[in-house]
Amino acid sequence: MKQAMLIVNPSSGKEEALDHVETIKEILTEKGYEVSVAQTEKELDATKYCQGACKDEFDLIVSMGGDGTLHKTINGMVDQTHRPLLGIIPLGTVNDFARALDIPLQVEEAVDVLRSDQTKAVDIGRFNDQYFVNIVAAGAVAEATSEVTPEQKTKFGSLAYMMEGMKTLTNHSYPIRIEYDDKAWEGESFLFLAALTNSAGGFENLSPEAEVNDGKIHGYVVPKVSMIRLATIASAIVRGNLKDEKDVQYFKADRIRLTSKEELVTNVDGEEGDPLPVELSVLPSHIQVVVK
Ligand SMILES: Nc1ncnc2c1ncn2[C@@H]1O[C@H](COP(=O)(O)OP(=O)(O)OP(=O)(O)O)[C@@H](O)[C@H]1O
Repeated sequence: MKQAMLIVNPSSGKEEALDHVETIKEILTEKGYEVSVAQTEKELDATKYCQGACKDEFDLIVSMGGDGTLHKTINGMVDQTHRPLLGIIPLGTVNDFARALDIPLQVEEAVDVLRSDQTKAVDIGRFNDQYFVNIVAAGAVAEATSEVTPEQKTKFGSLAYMMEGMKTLTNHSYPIRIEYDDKAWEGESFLFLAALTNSAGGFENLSPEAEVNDGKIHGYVVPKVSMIRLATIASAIVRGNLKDEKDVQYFKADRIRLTSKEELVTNVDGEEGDPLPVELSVLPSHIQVVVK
């Protein structure tokens, strides 16, 4: 019999994950799965449960939570030899990865997707010795977005990231060296983003050129510019044409190395990551996700 594990974070978003467990069990039982349920209590539980399910050669893992739960689940799967199929029920406040994969944000509809036999291979990013699925940001804005509280997220959603990010952007630049494949950019920058998908912080147009399985990391450097230019660039982020702004440096790469003379933090899929220096690379089409 096929084996499925539901990794359930009861605290994500509006705290409704447990309400959907029975329906999902029924759907998967009909599809011939034996279903086990693993409820998370703390930060690394999702990683631990997922590692166990990979070692026991489960066929399907369903992440029921927000991007944090998904990020931790995927981190338990990426370096395993047996990687089960991944189902995603977006129950967080932002749910960037679900947005990027066109998985409905309406929970009942997302649950219904589990009936589908369609799957899509997606790229996974390596960030030093951990992994990411959406985006890495470097510099002061990364610090600011890590400081967005769960209360702000619940109240303002993606706007909370925008508000914190913009507050910081307007008065903070930093020296950075970005080596990508055999090229390099060096200078004062307001913001550096490395995207694997189109959506980050709930902005589905942030990096529209990034396809989930194009095997590339999409880099955007916003250099230090005047406040007026910065306002135009900020509106280009919302409109979805950041890469066309004349001061913005855009590139596609297999590998990126970031260094700085200053102490700089990073933000990885919405959570604080290692400070620079960091190395990024991509594992092309590494995980199969159930899609509609
Ligand atoms: N039972 C639990 N009670 C409280 N916190 C938990 C529990 N289980 C896991 N966590 C914490 O919840 C965090 C992940 O939350 P998650 O990102 O899924 O939801 P969210 O913050 O509401 O969503 P989003 O990231 O989309 O805004 C994990 O980092 C983990 O530390």
